[in-house]
Amino acid sequence: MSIQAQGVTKRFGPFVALDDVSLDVRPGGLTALLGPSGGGKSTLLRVIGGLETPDSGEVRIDGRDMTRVPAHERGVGFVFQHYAAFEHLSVFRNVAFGLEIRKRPKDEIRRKVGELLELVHLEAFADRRPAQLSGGQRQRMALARALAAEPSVLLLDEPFGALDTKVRRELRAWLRRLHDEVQVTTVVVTHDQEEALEVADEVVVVNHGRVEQVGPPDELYDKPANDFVMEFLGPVTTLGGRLVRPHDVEILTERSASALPARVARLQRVGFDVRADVTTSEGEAAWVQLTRAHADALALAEGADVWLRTRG
Ligand SMILES: Nc1ncnc2c1ncn2[C@@H]1O[C@H](COP(=O)(O)OP(=O)(O)OP(=O)(O)O)[C@@H](O)[C@H]1O
Repeated sequence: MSIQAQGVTKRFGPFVALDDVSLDVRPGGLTALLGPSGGGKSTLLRVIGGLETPDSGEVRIDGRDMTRVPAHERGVGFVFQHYAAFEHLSVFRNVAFGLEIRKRPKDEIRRKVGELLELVHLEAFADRRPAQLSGGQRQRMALARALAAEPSVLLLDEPFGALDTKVRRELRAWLRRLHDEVQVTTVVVTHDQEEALEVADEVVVVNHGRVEQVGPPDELYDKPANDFVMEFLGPVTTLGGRLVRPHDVEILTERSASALPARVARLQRVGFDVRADVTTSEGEAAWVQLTRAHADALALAEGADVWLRTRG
């Protein structure tokens, strides 16, 4: 289902958390709200879900005005960073909970919870208590529980925020596959640009209560609307006074009229990449990212004279 926010403003006392925000989320997509801490991502998600009421503006889900509709009547499923599970109930009963209170037939509940546990790869853990799950497994259980109610929209607020990097990576790939399978319109809040670029079809950059840019990951990365988006989405350096991506700077070992003269100040290997800190003849410090093979081919060394130009 589509989601639209139109002219949404939300204040907490004198503080403007959302400032006239408009947003159009396509049905069936996976959209990331990305931005720095305190920028308003969670508030926007909570306004969409009905956990906060905007001071002005409208929220529509599937074309229907939901602005004053309570959260539990919006058909949304939530997953938060810290999932409040029923610790005394099994994983199965946690997932079944929403169906049980709606008094669905036992057979149907058994079948449906079984399917959901399979979907989130927890079928072998049905009888465990939440405390016996890892952090990543708990979040998968939370997703299954949210999906049990067959929401028209899934809202995830830093769902993997409390997990370590490796588990986050795995869950991110898993969420992408899960979404491809169930295709519920999903909005996920994250402050992690890599997570947003990897998982989402569309990224909404939120900062200071405003939307800075909306677009597919590649478009945002390659054509950022402003310096903030450019810096937030990936590595940057300045060259000739302009912000550029360090991997878009070409190092030449021969003089070229179109390139800036510089000297290699420091070479540092970072895994597969080499980071070259350079100082231009104008005294500007910049850095360039290149592959190890490329650095070897150029026989780069600290103190060498080089020439720099941006690609593309
Ligand atoms: N209930 C509240 N009362 C007062 N201020 C609030 C409330 N909720 C949020 N804020 C403020 O609104 C601003 C936006 O918060 P929000 O949680 O939406 O940001 P965020 O982008 O999600 O950041 P984070 O990633 O840190 O959660 C913050 O400055 C926050 O302190």
